[in-house]
Amino acid sequence: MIGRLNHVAIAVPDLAAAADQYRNTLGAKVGAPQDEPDHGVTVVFIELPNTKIELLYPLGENSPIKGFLDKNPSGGIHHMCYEVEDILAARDTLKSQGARILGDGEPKIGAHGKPVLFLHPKDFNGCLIELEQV
Ligand SMILES: C[C@@H](C(=O)O)C(=O)SCCNC(=O)CCNC(=O)[C@H](O)C(C)(C)COP(=O)(O)OP(=O)(O)OC[C@H]1O[C@@H](n2cnc3c(N)ncnc32)[C@H](O)[C@@H]1OP(=O)(O)O
Ligand SMILES: [Co+2]
Repeated sequence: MIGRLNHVAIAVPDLAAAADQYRNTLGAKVGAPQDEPDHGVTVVFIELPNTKIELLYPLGENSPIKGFLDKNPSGGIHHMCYEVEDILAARDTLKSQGARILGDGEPKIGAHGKPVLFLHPKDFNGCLIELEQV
């Protein structure tokens, strides 16, 4: 069901510093900060030859990454995003196998303008999974 690794997301305490570090220290191709109010985050995408890194910083009062950053004040790997061809079929299969879909269970439009869903980290070895329809 899952295909390519679309991105690995890292929650960071200082978005500008993290973007500078990837640009200047690691020599990566770093994009501009992008506010995602529907997701409660500001993101910066880093293009690698084989995948992307998504730097995440909280946006607004009820950011879903606030608790994670409180527990990990110097930042940490927050989620993996896997591509799927049919997100509703993937959701229904996962639900029938007992996996918890986060939020209201309906896909939202993600940072790439495509539908995304999140799966509870406690159901997947402590790893929060994002699915993106490509
Ligand atoms: C723009 C878009 C895109 O790429 O297109 C994005 O990525 S938006 C990226 C941001 N959006 C999302 O993450 C949406 C989905 N996420 C959520 O709904 C939430 O973050 C939850 C995963 C439910 C966690 O929420 P919150 O931290 O408030 O809940 P909580 O404190 O009750 O946590 C429940 C347990 O999960 C753990 N936990 C929390 N976040 C975790 C993470 N990222 N990875 C692994 N474990 C995690 C906590 O430590 C806790 O474990 P213990 O009980 O053992 O201490
Ligand atoms: Co993501």
